[in-house]
Amino acid sequence: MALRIAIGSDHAGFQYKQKILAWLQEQNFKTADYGTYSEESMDYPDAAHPVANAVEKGEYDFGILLCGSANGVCMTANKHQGVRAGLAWNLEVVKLIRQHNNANVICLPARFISEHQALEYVKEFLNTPFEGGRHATRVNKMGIPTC
Ligand SMILES: O=C(CO)[C@H](O)[C@H](O)[C@H](O)COP(=O)(O)O
Repeated sequence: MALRIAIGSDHAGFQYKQKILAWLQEQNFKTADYGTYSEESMDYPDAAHPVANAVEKGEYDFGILLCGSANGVCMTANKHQGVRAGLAWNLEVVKLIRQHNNANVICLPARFISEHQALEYVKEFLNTPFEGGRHATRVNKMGIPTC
C-alpha cells in the first residue's frame, strides 16, 4: 500500500509546501493537505495540529510540516502523543531523525533552506529506515516516566 503522508505549513512555508505536495502526488503517495492555502499570514498551529492529529490517530504514516524556522510547527506537533517531530536543518540530521529517533514528522525551515534542499530532505526522510536496537529502547523512554 502507498505511504500516506499529511502535509501542512504556515504562510512562510506555503510555496515549498505546494512543490513538495506536487512531487508527492507525482510519486503516487496518498496525501492530505491541511493548509495553509495561500501566502496570507496565518498561525502555524492551525496547520500543525491537524497534521499531527492525522499521524497520532494512525490515519497517515508520516507528516511534513513547514514554517519559517520550523520551530513553531515542531513544538506544536510534539504536543501530540505518538508524534515524534524532528527539525530538518541538514541532510545528515534528516537521516538521523529517522535512523535514531524514528521521527514520524519532518519539520522544514522554509526561510533557511532552498526549495531543492526541502525536497531532498523529504526524499531522504521517506527513504531512511529506523535502526531500532538501542535506539528503540531510547525512543520507548520518551514518554513521561510513571515512577
Ligand atoms: O513559528 C515560527 C517560528 O517558530 C515560524 O518561523 C513562522 O513562520 C514565523 O514566526 C512567521 O513569522 P511572520 O513574521 O509572521 O511571517
